[in-house]
Amino acid sequence: MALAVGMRVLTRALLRPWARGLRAAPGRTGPAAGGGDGVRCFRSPRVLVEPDPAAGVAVVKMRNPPVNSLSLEFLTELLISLEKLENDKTFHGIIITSDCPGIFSAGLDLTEMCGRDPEHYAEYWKAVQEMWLRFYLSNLVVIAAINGISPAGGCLLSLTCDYRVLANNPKYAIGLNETLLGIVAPFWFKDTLVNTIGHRSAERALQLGLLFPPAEALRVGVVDQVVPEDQVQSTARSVMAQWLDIPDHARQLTKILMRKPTADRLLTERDADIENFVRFICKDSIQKSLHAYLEKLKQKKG
Ligand SMILES: CCCCCC/C=C/CC(=O)SCCNC(=O)CCNC(=O)[C@H](O)C(C)(C)COP(=O)(O)OP(=O)(O)OC[C@H]1O[C@@H](n2cnc3c(N)ncnc32)[C@H](O)[C@@H]1OP(=O)(O)O
Repeated sequence: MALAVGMRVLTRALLRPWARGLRAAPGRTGPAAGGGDGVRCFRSPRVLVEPDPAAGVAVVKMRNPPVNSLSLEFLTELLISLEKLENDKTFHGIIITSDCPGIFSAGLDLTEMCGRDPEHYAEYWKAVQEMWLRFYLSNLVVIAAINGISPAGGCLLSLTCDYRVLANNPKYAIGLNETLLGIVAPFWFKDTLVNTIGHRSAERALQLGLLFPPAEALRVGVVDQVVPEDQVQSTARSVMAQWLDIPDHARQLTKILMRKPTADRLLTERDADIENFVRFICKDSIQKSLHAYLEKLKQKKG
């Protein structure tokens, strides 16, 4: 009993600075919308939350058609949903998945990084940082049920989770493929991948912009499990049950111990990282190649 109380005090003491750090951070998505019953059933235009209070789990479905690109509005809605669930004691875990057939997420929204002004780029990048920080450090168990292709920022979102289940479909692939677009994954993208698959595999994957099909993704460790498409959600559920069997305080503290050094680096270099992004994205050459890439995506149809 005394040990359990002691652990709770220690957990709170260790977790609080994190909460403070993030809450004080610029670009936060607004106040928590209260806890309790009111929060159990909610949706926003682009995020559908299906709560299972009895299991302590909520399924968060991304619904930003056609490709779940991570626009500023979509990121904001995702963050608000996460925060509501974190603030409701009913929930201990979330499963993040897609409501767009065949696509988990196409990654960062290219239209947010193309043809806008520097203030917009700074605001957008702050939201991307915030997404990474909040998901990477969430006190909830976060499992990705990856039911579609997941390049670049889509892969990053998956990598912030505690466990990844990928559908075994030859059309799907996952990876940080930024170099193929002529852009460079920032250090915190890189660190997240290194923490997941190790330095050598990450170096190769990042330099070559590799998008791994399911079997390869499993072999290299980008995902933890590959299962038939119709078993992705049920597998995520049963993995969640195993994770929720672990005492919450011990699991949360361990997560922070593992992830704190990586998150710390961005927290201390956040403004410089934004400046760096804005400088990079404003370059004529980068704008031209992003524009050309977007055009190519559009022409693919015609
Ligand atoms: C220090 C500087 C650091 C800079 C770091 C910047 C980091 C960036 C990370 C990123 O995430 S960049 C984005 C990377 N994403 C991609 O390369 C994916 C691009 N999309 C695709 O490959 C395909 O769309 C798809 C996901 C495989 C789906 O193919 P599908 O055939 O089903 O759909 P499309 O016809 O291609 O697309 C439909 C529609 O959606 C638009 N679109 C697709 N992806 C994006 C995107 N990431 N952002 C914005 N819009 C996107 C596409 O243009 C089509 O639009 P339309 O108007 O309907 O023609």
